[in-house]
Amino acid sequence: MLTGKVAVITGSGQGIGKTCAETFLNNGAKVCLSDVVVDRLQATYEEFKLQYGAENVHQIPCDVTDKTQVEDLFKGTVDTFGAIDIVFNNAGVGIHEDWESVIQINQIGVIRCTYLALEYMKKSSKGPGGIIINMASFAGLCSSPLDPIYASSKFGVVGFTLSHALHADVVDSGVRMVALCPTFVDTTMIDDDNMKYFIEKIGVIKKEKLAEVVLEMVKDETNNGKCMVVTAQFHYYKDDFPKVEDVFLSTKQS
Ligand SMILES: NC(=O)C1=CN([C@@H]2O[C@H](COP(=O)(O)OP(=O)(O)OC[C@H]3O[C@@H](n4cnc5c(N)ncnc54)[C@H](O)[C@@H]3O)[C@@H](O)[C@H]2O)C=CC1
Ligand SMILES: CCCCCC(=O)CC\C=C/C=C/C=C/[C@@H](O)[C@@H](O)CCCC(=O)O
Repeated sequence: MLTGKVAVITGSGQGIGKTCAETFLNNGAKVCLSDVVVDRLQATYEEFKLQYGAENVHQIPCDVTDKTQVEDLFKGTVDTFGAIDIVFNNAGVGIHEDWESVIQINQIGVIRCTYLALEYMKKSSKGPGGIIINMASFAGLCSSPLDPIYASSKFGVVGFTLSHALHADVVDSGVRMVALCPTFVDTTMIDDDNMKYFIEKIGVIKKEKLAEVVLEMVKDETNNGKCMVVTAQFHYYKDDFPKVEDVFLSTKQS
């Protein structure tokens, strides 16, 4: 159970973010919903307020590319619920004609939200500690012909999260940093003819199943710096990334 915990989820007006919000609420957390599309956010807020009670759900519109709005999101959540224990940096876009905005939203947005959330969560600032989950994708781990900019933004999220987890600002902060890399999930993001070939080969993850994995990540207190891969059949922490120690210079001659 997540009783007493407070979660913020970016891009939670629909899709994976909305389903994860519902799973957190079902497990006793209080949730601050957030999205750049205000009417979508409002509709989800009204739905959850009826179901879970106004004392458990809050909404703050936020475009993750706007520093002031992100600051207002985290400050507003603390003002409402008293603290932040869980941040799911989920907001993102798929294939998009404006490639620079894909990097701005998917990669820079995640970095910005992580830095600002940490200020409210780290124990040295009297925060409770907790977990920041950064949404990447399986397309952030493999070479994929789907869309090089999308893939690049997601590789960036994996690299940032796994590296930041080891940074001095994080290791003693009480906050875990974890990356999430699902294959295709049943949202409107995958309504694209170019993806059909891959979807037939790889399958599709149900949002509810992915949300259960996210819940498992929140409950695991030993996962700082890990990268969760989720497929239609299984999920696991990927542990075969090269480590810097692998290339430490040895005194032995080869
Ligand atoms: N659906 C899939 O197959 C997969 C999705 N992902 C990632 O999961 C995340 C969620 O995607 P879905 O739920 O599938 O898509 P979705 O399109 O249903 O939901 C994304 C949400 O993010 C919001 N958003 C977009 N730009 C934003 C911004 N600048 N600021 C705040 N919110 C913004 C949208 O309004 C939307 O409500 C994305 O980061 C996506 O890249 C990762 C792997 C697979
Ligand atoms: C571009 C927008 C995509 C949005 C949704 C995702 O993030 C889903 C990405 C998931 C998986 C991508 C996998 C790509 C794999 C291919 O490069 C290839 O490795 C698969 C080969 C399959 C085969 O031929 O057997």
